[in-house]
Amino acid sequence: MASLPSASHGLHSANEFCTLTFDYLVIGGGNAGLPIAARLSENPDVVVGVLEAGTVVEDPVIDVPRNVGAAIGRPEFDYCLSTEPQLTASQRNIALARGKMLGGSTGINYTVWDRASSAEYDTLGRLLDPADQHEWCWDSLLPYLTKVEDASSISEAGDTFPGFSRSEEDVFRSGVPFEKSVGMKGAVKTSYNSLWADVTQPYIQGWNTLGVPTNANPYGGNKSGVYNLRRAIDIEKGKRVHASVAYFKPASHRKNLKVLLGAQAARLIFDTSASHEDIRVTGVEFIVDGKTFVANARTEVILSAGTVQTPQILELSGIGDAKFLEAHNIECIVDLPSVGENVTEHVFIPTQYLAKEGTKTFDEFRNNPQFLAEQTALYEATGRGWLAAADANACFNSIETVSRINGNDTLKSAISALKEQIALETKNGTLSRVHQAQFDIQLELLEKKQTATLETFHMSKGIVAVEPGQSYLALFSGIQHPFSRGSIHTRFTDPLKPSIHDSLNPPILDPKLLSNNFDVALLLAGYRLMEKLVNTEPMKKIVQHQTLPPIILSEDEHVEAFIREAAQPGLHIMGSAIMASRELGGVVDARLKVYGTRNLRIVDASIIPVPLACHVQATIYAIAEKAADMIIADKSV
Ligand SMILES: Cc1cc2nc3c(=O)[nH]c(=O)nc-3n(C[C@H](O)[C@H](O)[C@H](O)COP(=O)(O)OP(=O)(O)OC[C@H]3O[C@@H](n4cnc5c(N)ncnc54)[C@H](O)[C@@H]3O)c2cc1C
Repeated sequence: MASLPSASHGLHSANEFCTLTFDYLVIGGGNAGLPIAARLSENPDVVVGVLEAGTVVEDPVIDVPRNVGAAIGRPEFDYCLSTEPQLTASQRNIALARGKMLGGSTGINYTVWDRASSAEYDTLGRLLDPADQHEWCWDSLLPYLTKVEDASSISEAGDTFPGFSRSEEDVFRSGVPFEKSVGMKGAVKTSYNSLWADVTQPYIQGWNTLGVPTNANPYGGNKSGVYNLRRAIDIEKGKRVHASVAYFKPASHRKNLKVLLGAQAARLIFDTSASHEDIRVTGVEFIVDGKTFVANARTEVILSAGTVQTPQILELSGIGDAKFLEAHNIECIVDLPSVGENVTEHVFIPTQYLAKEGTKTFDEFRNNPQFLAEQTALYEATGRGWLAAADANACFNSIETVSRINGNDTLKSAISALKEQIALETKNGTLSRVHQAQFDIQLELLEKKQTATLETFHMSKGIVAVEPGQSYLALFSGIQHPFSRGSIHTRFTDPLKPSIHDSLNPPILDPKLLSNNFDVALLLAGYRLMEKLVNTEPMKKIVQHQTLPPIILSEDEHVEAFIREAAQPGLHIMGSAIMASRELGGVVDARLKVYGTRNLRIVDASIIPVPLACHVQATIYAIAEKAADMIIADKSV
């Protein structure tokens, strides 16, 4: 059950919080906010405050690895957001989970611990002015990607597949060597599974059969291939490691770190009297139990409320598109037309198969009460067993590999059509400069042999319409560099009368999933790729027949209809306040400062300028660690 530690552990009442003047005030105690607060408060001479809308959660639903996914849709853990009707996804209002707790979405995510490829990190700075681009690249981020993690539970470099052996020729190693690419002393304990469902081995061997090699170190800069991924699990305790466990708990005794829970940050307060052309933030207005309070910040405010809520706070504060703000009677403090725009989301298409009799999957928990009882007892006694395990195999493929396996050129034709569409829209003036620049980068990545752009992972359990006593497996294929662009903007109770209580409304979430036809073409190729995988000899040994979609779809137009009906967000939503030059439409600069402000930074997934092919939590932790160093360095200048 949810519980609150005592005030002596860094947690405070609203009244007490407001008597303090903070050097740094962080909004949002999630994936980015907590690492920043923890790093800044290492200096006992500064006072750091965190405003977090959620609470501290200690609950088996969150902590037990087997329960990943179980918190989704439960309002005590999840904001339970929903998109606007997605016009190009069968008009559906699609659920979009976001963690509401100290730890943010790291508390409810699937714990997969992953990185993008070096070529992608090298594009992070590309939308900035040339002089600033070096700040954000693989070389500058790798020290932080390794700093955040503790992979010391891995027994040896090659031991990524406990429980079965593979032939050496199926394995490749490239990029930065293992020992230089993996961190052993960071805050987030990560580990490999020690138990595997019967799906893992055929899945990996199936890919090998299709000519996709096993990648022995996907963390070294080249993530193509099939592999096991680490997860943010403390293998000694058998528990999830989220941002609160990794960063807040070890720092909670510090007298200079104050966290206020249940506090909904509503808007920023500015010093409008100063003559400096860039505006200064002096505090944050927030709501607790319906009452309004103000917290004061002396040096900086760091906005880490996540991709969904960060643009809402900016807009309610008067930072955003002047026309949008004017239309809602909000005084425009800084005109930044891109606030809430450029939103991207990975999109996955699921399939499901009945497993052959005797295939052991996680459905055993559903089908076998004795197994459940034994495993529960084992877990309670030791933190080990099947409750401490979950799937973590993924395969990332480039366009070239997908085309080779599918044995056709449909993706090459789709790329040509995409290029023509971009050229036409550029000529007509209907494509913004920032989208042109983003698309240039994405096209470059698509055509790079080593850059994976389609992820296919499995779940060793049924996901829909499961029959008692039966075991299933599911496959998901997902686009990693979507060309669709959406938006997130504030929803007003009365559109002409803004109120700080509008911060309690979920924003208007319109990621415009599948609005670009190329995304659909790639998902279609992903669907065909899953068909090829299930038809390999290793997979045929465990697959009885397909149950989702319920019939074999041989016509592409039927697959496309299924995609629009069944595609799901990857829950890696990014980019609502991108890092780019102001001229191009950026919201933050290379030091993550909001343009037009002197002391407001954004540090969370909203700043990511071009979608990355990865599960994003590790990258966000790394961005936060890097941002903390920047904040400290800028203070001492
Ligand atoms: C169900 C799910 C599964 C996922 N699986 C994986 C996975 O396996 N691996 C992986 O790498 N990534 C995964 N992700 C993605 C990843 O966890 C998130 O993208 C990432 O944690 C970043 O989220 P965020 O930037 O939205 O910030 P968050 O971590 O969500 O932090 C935002 C924080 O701000 C708080 N907040 C928001 N608004 C306010 C406000 N107005 N005032 C005060 N506080 C506020 C929130 O309560 C939250 O604590 C998953 C995400 C979800 C939701």
